[in-house]
Amino acid sequence: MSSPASGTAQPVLRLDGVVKSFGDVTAVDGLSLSLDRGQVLALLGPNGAGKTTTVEMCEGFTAPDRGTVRVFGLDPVADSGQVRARIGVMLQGGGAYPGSKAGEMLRLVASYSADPLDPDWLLRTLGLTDAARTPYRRLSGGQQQRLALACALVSRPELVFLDEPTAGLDAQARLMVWELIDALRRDGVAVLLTTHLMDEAEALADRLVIVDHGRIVAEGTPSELTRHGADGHLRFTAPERLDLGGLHAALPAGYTPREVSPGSYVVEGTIEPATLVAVTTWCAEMDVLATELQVDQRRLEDVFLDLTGREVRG
Ligand SMILES: Nc1ncnc2c1ncn2[C@@H]1O[C@H](COP(=O)(O)OP(=O)(O)OP(=O)(O)O)[C@@H](O)[C@H]1O
Repeated sequence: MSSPASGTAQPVLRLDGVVKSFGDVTAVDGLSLSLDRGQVLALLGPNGAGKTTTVEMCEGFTAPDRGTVRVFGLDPVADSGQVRARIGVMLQGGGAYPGSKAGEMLRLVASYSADPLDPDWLLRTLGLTDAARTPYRRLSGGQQQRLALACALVSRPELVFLDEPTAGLDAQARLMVWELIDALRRDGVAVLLTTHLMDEAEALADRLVIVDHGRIVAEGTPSELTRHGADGHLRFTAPERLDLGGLHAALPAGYTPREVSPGSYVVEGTIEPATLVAVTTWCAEMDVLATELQVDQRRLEDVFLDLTGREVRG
């Protein structure tokens, strides 16, 4: 794939104070974000958080009530023709003629583009070569999903919207899609990804935006989000009833070592390499062999659930 040139340093996508309501429901409530070339941004949020509404405004399917949406500096509703020629949209099962064959469908979509990718290459890359002659309705769910991705990418878009791109895929197909998204990033394509899979967001995204009730509740790189304000745990096993006073003194302020059950110790706080050194140095000084030393890091899933609650949404 060749690098599409945006020609300017302006963000590929920019939302400023965007509000969208449906009757009494405020689906998007003052959302601002931007996305640059070669960046993958994951939009995360519980059901009903406003992700789809946000993406639909970016794609120009619906206009915001307030605020602005700009794609390549253009209004995606007023300038929809120009915007749509440069974006790729992955539709969930939509837009397909059930009787047409996978390869034909992809070639048809490619024919709308002045400089499409080679459809056969794309079918091969997504493991669909054997399915090229299969009618759409006979494709498996995972094959339909990969074909939707191929259709979104065949016109060499500069900005791609991927809605749960690996939902329902097996492990091999998922990896294939992840590799393709990584290749898009390297080619300078901007990707807005919505997903409910935290490991996918962590693996693929340069930046994460967590939305809830139409508002951003957290944003940053995966490591910023999992580190920020996160209390980690360093656990180890050692002889019972050690006097922890010396360890407490050796650790920076704010770290409290505790014996949580006989012989089972935990140090709470942000666990850094220096924390490990302090613990193992103290153990050496005490002539104590710490075993089963383990650092628990906060996972993105924990951060997400802490921010958006654990109750199931309608
Ligand atoms: N066309 C519509 N008419 C009425 N209400 C709508 C419409 N579209 C969305 N909503 C409401 O707006 C809110 C946000 O919905 P949206 O589909 O954007 O959430 P989401 O984060 O994409 O959810 P999910 O993860 O379930 O796809 C929800 O309360 C939803 O019911």
